[in-house]
Amino acid sequence: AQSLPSILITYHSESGKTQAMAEAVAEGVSQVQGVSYILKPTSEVQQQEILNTSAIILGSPVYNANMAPQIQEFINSWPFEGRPLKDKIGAVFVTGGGFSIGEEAVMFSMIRAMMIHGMLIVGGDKVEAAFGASAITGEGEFDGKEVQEIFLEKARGLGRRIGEIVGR
Ligand SMILES: Cc1cc2nc3c(=O)[nH]c(=O)nc-3n(C[C@H](O)[C@H](O)[C@H](O)COP(=O)(O)O)c2cc1C
Repeated sequence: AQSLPSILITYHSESGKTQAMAEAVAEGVSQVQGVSYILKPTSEVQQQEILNTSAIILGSPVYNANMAPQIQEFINSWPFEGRPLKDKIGAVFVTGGGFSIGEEAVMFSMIRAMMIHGMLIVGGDKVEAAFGASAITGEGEFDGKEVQEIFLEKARGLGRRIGEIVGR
């Protein structure tokens, strides 16, 4: 419904891993009563959706220890004049191929950019998702598989927490 506070869950994904995390974030939000969400890739987001939302939960794959260029471009497109995003909630999720080869760096680069816009940053519900939700998708036992439940649960927890905060 239009009148409910809304959360924008948006992401870039080439091979579906970051999208799977985004869907789990949405599942978490949907566990909370009285909030709505929009789930879509950054390429489909309208400026009005950015202005109307109470929170942005932004997801990127790790590319050479940086966010995907599509995510950087998306952030660069946010309205800045008058700082209309100030005091909106910001949260992040990432997927990376391997352990400790860029995930946290990418989380913090997205968080830094959100802070330029004056957003209030919120992490996940467990210490294992302190900076947001992340998934390893290409190393060791995680290689060649769907995004594993341990990571999807971090994403659900992030969505649930943002939902609860926005609902207050
Ligand atoms: C060009 C490129 C660079 C990448 N660089 C890294 C990297 O530096 N560190 C890392 O952990 N994973 C890296 N990866 C792996 C992706 O982050 C990983 O496969 C991710 O889950 C893909 O997400 P997607 O399925 O949503 O596209 C890279 C992948 C590509 C295509």
